[in-house]
Amino acid sequence: MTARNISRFWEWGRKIICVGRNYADHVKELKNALPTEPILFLKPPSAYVTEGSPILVPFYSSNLHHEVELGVVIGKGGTAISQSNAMDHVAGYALCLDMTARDIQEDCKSKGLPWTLAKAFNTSCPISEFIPKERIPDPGNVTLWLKVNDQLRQNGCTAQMIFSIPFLISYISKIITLEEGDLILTGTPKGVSAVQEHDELQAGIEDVITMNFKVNRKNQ
Ligand SMILES: O=C([O-])CC(=O)C(=O)O
Ligand SMILES: [Mg+2]
Repeated sequence: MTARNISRFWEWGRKIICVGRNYADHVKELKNALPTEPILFLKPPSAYVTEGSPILVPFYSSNLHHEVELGVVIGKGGTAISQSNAMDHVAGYALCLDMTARDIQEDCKSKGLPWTLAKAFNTSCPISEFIPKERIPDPGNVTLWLKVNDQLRQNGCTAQMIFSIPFLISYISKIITLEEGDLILTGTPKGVSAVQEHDELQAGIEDVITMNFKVNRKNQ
């Protein structure tokens, strides 16, 4: 058997751990309270979709939102990783979308129910190709952007994160052991908005990477 290649980490069936409300401007636009600790939720590996395949609107939602996020790919697993060692556990990055059925999420929030239907459906995690660590020397200070049909909707810098990447790796690994191939979505800046069938999404990280996805409505 040949060694697995981290550049296809999404095929490994590992965890996708998402951080919510990590940018104050996005917390404000959705009228949420600023968190005092990271807010975590999960997506299953079946949520992954790569370029060339469409994002599918879940049949039960009529308000699917894009959230552009920096994804951190774990290269070396660990439990209770210290903040000072955290970056040694990173293999690289991926540009990610945390696709969110906002109508369902609002309903779940009002009923005190978990966000699974809003966040974890098939194709809820579009990702770019793997970005080796060296290509983003300072992940705490890069600009992420997203356009819908050529219109700029999101443009935010990771320097605005409330909880830094080393803090998140340390915090998460005390609760959930991190493994090689896991992905951490670090939260979205402001500008989230609805997408429709046939929309074309383009997103990028400065001059490092861009990615393109089409939206299709899922058949019932
Ligand atoms: O659904 C939300 O607004 C929480 C979230 O994922 C984020 O802030 O990135
Ligand atoms: Mg998000």
